[in-house]
Amino acid sequence: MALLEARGLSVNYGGLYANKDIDLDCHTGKLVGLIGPNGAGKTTFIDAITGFTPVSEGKVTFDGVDLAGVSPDQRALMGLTRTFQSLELFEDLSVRDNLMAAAERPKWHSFLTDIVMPGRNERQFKEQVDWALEIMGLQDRADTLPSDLSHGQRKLISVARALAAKPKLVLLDEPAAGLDTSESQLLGQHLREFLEHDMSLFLIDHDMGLVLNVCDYIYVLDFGKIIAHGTPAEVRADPAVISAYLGESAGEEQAQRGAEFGAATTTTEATS
Ligand SMILES: Nc1ncnc2c1ncn2[C@@H]1O[C@H](COP(=O)(O)OP(=O)(O)OP(=O)(O)O)[C@@H](O)[C@H]1O
Repeated sequence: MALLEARGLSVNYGGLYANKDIDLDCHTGKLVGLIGPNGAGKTTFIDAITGFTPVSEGKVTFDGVDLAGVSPDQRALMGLTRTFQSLELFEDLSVRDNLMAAAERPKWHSFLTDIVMPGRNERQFKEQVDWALEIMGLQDRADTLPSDLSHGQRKLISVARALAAKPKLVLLDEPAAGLDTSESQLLGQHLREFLEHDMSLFLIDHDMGLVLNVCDYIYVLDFGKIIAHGTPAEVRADPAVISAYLGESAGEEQAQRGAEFGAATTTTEATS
């Protein structure tokens, strides 16, 4: 059984199906991508999976649990979290404190451990935060204010903030928006490092060089429906994808960019 399973998932906004009959799996330790043109329904899918918008039809299970009626914060406690397109960093908090705020995952027994082991949580969170910053290569910026960082570094911090709590699955909504090619490549490398720590990632992004090269498995969405899925090589060669999304010339251009991006393609033969 996959960690996340969507079966026949539909989201209807006043008669418009933003998602229609979607079947999608995310397996533990894999990076799964979802691509599609503007308005295809990618963010709606993340909203539906994380409980930010109601599912009209279909079923979603996470770690074997049916998510019907489960609130977004309960899903986060189960280890299912997301990022948002906007950065939403706390500008008056240091980088470390931005991550500390997110790393705190309250548990029912935390009041007990706080009594018998005061400060335990803070130590634990600080370790997690330092771990996430180290993977992102930003440990030397821990005491910096977000306003003193470059746009690329701010994006890395916002992703690190979602990953610091070590959730089981993080859904990333366009983490590479506004990054240049080298920053995007760096982000991709860092994302794959997180997979080595019992985490799973789901990525939507318009940067095809990133998605085609770092994902193990990709789904393609068009007008709310999945029109193709497979390994990056399969998706890149799919005629329906080329005509609906990439376009003949874009396919060649992105494939070229993917080839330049290099080594990560060796990971792409695994299925999701
Ligand atoms: N809350 C909402 N109420 C009504 N319609 C919505 C809502 N959210 C999204 N939509 C519509 O659903 C469709 C899918 O939008 P969505 O934002 O999911 O697409 P997307 O693939 O993420 O687009 P982009 O790549 O531009 O971010 C669009 O037609 C959008 O206008």
